[in-house]
Amino acid sequence: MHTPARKRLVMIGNGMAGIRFLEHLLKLSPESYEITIFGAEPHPNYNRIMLSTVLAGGTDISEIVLNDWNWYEDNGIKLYAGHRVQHIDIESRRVVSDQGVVAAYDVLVMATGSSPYMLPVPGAAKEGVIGFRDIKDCETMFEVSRKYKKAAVIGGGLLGLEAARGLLNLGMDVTVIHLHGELMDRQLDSPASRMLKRELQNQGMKFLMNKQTEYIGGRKRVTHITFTDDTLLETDLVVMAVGIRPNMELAKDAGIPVGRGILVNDYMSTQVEGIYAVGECAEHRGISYGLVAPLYKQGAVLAKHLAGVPTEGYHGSMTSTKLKVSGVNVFSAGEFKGSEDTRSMCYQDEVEGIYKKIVLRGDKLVGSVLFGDTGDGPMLFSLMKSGESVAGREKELLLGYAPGKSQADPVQRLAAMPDDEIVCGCNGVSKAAIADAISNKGCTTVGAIKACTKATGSCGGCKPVVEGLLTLYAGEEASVNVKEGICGCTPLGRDEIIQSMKSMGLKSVKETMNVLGWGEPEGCSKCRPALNYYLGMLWPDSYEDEGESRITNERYHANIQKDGTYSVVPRIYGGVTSPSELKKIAEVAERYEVPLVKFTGGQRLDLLGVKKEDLPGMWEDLDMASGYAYGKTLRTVKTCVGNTFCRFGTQDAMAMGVRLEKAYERINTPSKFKMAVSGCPRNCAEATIKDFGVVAIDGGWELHVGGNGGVKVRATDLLCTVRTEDEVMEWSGAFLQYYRENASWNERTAHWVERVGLDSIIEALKQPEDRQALLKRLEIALEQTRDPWKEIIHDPSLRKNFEPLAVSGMIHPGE
Ligand SMILES: Cc1cc2nc3c(=O)[nH]c(=O)nc-3n(C[C@H](O)[C@H](O)[C@H](O)COP(=O)(O)OP(=O)(O)OC[C@H]3O[C@@H](n4cnc5c(N)ncnc54)[C@H](O)[C@@H]3O)c2cc1C
Ligand SMILES: NC(=O)c1ccc[n+]([C@@H]2O[C@H](COP(=O)([O-])OP(=O)(O)OC[C@H]3O[C@@H](n4cnc5c(N)ncnc54)[C@H](O)[C@@H]3O)[C@@H](O)[C@H]2O)c1
Ligand code: SF4
Ligand code: FES
Repeated sequence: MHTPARKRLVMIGNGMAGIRFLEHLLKLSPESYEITIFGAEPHPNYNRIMLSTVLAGGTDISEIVLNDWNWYEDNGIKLYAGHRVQHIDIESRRVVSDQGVVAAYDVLVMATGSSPYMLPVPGAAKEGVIGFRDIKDCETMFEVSRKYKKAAVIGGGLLGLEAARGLLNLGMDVTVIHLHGELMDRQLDSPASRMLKRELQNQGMKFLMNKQTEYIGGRKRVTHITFTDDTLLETDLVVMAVGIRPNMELAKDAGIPVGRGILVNDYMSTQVEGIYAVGECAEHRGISYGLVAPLYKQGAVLAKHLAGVPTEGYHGSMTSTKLKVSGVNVFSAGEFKGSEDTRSMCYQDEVEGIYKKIVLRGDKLVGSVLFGDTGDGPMLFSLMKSGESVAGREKELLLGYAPGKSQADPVQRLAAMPDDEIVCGCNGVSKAAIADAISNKGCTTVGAIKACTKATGSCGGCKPVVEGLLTLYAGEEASVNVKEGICGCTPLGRDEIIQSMKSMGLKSVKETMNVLGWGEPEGCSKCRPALNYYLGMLWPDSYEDEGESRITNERYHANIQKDGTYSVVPRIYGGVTSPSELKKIAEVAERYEVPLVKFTGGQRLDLLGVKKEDLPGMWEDLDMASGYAYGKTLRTVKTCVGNTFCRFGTQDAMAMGVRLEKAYERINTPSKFKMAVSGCPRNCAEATIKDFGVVAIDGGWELHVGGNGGVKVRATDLLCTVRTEDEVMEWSGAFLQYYRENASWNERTAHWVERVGLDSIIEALKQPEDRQALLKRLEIALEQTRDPWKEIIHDPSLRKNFEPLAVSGMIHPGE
């Protein structure tokens, strides 16, 4: 029930600005509010900025999550992911989601961000015409690039060029269509824009300048674009990147005053009492910002205001931008174009590809554009913000600190940088704060500095400067030799940690963190589950698994869905079932009013939409083993019918699959592990895209490893060929244990096999005695496994965790 002492805070929007605001609030006043969030996207908060890097192949979607599901739970936040708020009733102080959830609030925070502006030209609704804003757009581009060749990006701004670079990396033929004669006309002057275009053309990007889109052609799907000058471009994909519009309709419909965005004062308060707005959706003093640095400042101010901490309020921000296209360094800030009352100085070297411009008003620096060498960007930007006089230093500012020193000596430049200069614009981190993290807090890697200060955690544009500061303060040796740790809490890598666990006999997550000097005493969502896994792998017969170090799905032994319900997948060995088993599943599905029953890709039955509190009852009624559809363990062994029924079959694929699944179910693995068995080389069970695939041949079996059918499809490598089913068991078990002992936590076999090389794996497994030793260790680990569903059913204290959470302020229709 709602405690009267705690106010109910409802936030609409689960994005970067909103969650940063909450992080501040939770630090300042963790007990004051009961927090509920509605997020239209079915994801926890992720780094939207990094979508450009994901698209360009520089990182993975799973790597850009900023606050994972556990973060919400650990902070007692009720998150409705996949819920779009449709209505705000400012009289009764309630919001209603598109799925009918009603939440009452005392304080409402609008953090709804923006949407891409889609040009209102005929054909814009056709298939293949998208914006670039979220994970879904990224996934669409991945998918399209697999089927089609030609892409057009409309808009030659920051977003358009980053999208175009990503699509080039995906192998597409990319044309950028721009309305004006100069790219990034909102950020660059003519010379910088020209140099940028030349560089991008060298990278393979094509351009159509001074083109106005008139019509997007094609029947159902886009096939071409026509322009107002009667020219035409054939294309299979159109990405619109012509600016953004704040999401403010919801506020407007509720009667909250809006302009270009939701109108707010210096405390981020709208004109309706108790309702605030933060981030791109807000309009402050006539400006809606589209970069995170100002939005994070707004969040900090709002948090202070709501925590009752004195604040001077938010007074607006000067912004700087940096294009995130590898090999192209572009920086721009302030009044870079200049005007009648400004003077400018330029340095242009088209041979080396360097252009620098500073703009002065009186004795103050008011703008700058840098191309090629952007190392001085943060320093120039901080001078602009401070508004101090730069009289007599103009040439030095243009050409770099310490005249006479080589331009290419970045460490010298960093040494001369003032202490209060902001290095990480996104997170407002100064040179002094980074120096302190390195010199006094023991940070010896960029990851550790990120964990300590948040610098480099958003766009990553400041990483070169942070690396330079690391060299400056920790020494050439240190910064060159130190490897990245498993996460920002430690500079230690996986192998060093495991080595220390072994040599020092470390037996718990807490002890490991204490002894190895973790930066964050509680660890984070990356290191805690990793340590938990490594300890379990090393000490299988004595280590007590730490449930709280596991991710939500593994804590509840069910897969959480986007609406907060769970899915139940009972174990069906080898995908082979019986009428009585099917009847039982059907009865349970009816009894618990399961909204959806579906076959999974791994030939199992998935009961979707189950309430958390119904899970133990369902497991009890099913009386089947957990199918572990949620865990880092053996998921499923998919089989074809094999020679039992199929006329092509050479071996009994079903029996082989059932034997494998019964042998290895429940074993913890670094990442999920999928298997399949096909009864002949026709390979109907798709064994060659599994972690371990078994394909029957005449007189034996081929054993394949390291396959993956996900975003990056990878076909398996052939490990070996064997004759008997017993040999299949011997090799599969040895491979499984070798993977358990040698891969990093969360590393799929596809990545691991590529990283360590198939030859090294064959070398480790080829001697029978080595395989036997591995099998013995696997056996010990397997002996400790227990079915989690059964454990929970029979233990009232565990069962208690599944009782419904009383969330005050949450009123479901009909209640
Ligand atoms: C590809 C890309 C690259 C970028 N690169 C940079 C960069 O390098 N540097 C930089 O500073 N900025 C960059 N940005 C901009 C930056 O990501 C945004 O400024 C920032 O994410 C805005 O934060 P926000 O919380 O206001 O909005 P968002 O992060 O968009 O979050 C708003 C959330 O609210 C949800 N929502 C909206 N309406 C509702 C509703 N009615 N109910 C429930 N939920 C709702 C949305 O689905 C969304 O998840 C980039 C943006 C993109 C798309
Ligand atoms: N590196 C970064 O900082 C970064 C990266 C990506 C996105 N973002 C942010 O995301 C938001 C969206 O970026 P954006 O690039 O879409 O916005 P933008 O407004 O910066 O650029 C849009 C560009 O499209 C052009 N344009 C407008 N109408 C056109 C038309 N009909 N045909 C062709 N071109 C047309 C404009 O001239 C402009 O250059 C911005 O707030 C931006 O700051 C920032
Ligand atoms: S893989 Fe071979 S044995 Fe199995 S179903 Fe296909 S054709 Fe039949
Ligand atoms: S400047 Fe963007 S993360 Fe530091």
